[in-house]
Amino acid sequence: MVKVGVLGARGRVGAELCRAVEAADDLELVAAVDAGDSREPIEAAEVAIDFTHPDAVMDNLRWCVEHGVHAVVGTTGFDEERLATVRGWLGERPGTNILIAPNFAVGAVLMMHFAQKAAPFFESVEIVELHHPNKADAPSGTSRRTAELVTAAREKAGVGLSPDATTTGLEGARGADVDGVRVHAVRLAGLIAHQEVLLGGHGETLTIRHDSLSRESFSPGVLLAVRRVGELSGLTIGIESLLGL
Ligand SMILES: NC(=O)C1=CN([C@@H]2O[C@H](COP(=O)(O)OP(=O)(O)OC[C@H]3O[C@@H](n4cnc5c(N)ncnc54)[C@H](OP(=O)(O)O)[C@@H]3O)[C@@H](O)[C@H]2O)C=CC1
Ligand SMILES: O=C(O)C1=N[C@H](C(=O)O)C[C@H](O)C1
Repeated sequence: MVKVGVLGARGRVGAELCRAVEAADDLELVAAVDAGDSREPIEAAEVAIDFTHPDAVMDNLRWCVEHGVHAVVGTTGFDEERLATVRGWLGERPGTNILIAPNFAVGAVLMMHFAQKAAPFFESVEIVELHHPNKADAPSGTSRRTAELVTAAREKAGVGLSPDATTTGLEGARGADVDGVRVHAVRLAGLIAHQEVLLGGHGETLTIRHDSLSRESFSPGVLLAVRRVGELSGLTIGIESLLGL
């Protein structure tokens, strides 16, 4: 049995993950902690899951590393500077591992993978991400990661930026520039988490779309990471390697 603690346990995703851990035969939920609670119960865990808030996650991770607890992290808000800080902490504590993934839904991971593969074959690429209106960050972590992957694949293949003749327009009309890719964020009641990668070429378009229709979609990827994080080394980004991608 792997002993698991959840940080953000009363949140939308955290509550779902507590149910998933409790339902798994090989996992034991030993701590369920939310804002304002002591982190002490997490000391009993081998692996902590963090689905909290971009403002809270770094403090939680430093605490996990100090206490030798592996962490599986879905919380967004990681840039290169934050990742370097986490690597630094882990370097001082060999044997403790952290896996951070912008999206744990298997379909979303495949969407990013397919977008990366397709991106060099098309002149234009833009991303539309659509989420519930209670989301704190925009654009989403998934869209930022997708833009990074798409740009890296296009640069490697020698493909330039998407054409765009816009010279006048309202601020925001063309979305955010993430690594040279335009990302448009929709916030709409009724939605959960959705993304379209739009690719355009000569007389054709390709749309790669993923929909999380329920927060259950994140559980299999998170549980896979919980089971495997102990055998990884230091910081791992994404679950692609665990899925054999
Ligand atoms: N990687 C992935 O696959 C996914 C990532 N996410 C990301 O996960 C994060 C959480 O999403 P979601 O569940 O919708 O958000 P919620 O706001 O519903 O849940 C977050 C919970 O964490 C609590 N919290 C805040 N600070 C702390 C802290 N220091 N310690 C413990 N708990 C704390 C919040 O309490 P309070 O409300 O009182 O502040 C809240 O209950 C977001 O960054 C989101 O983008 C979401 C879905 C999938
Ligand atoms: O806040 C959410 O809900 C989600 N956050 C992650 C992100 O920002 O990409 C993952 C998923 O899109 C759901």
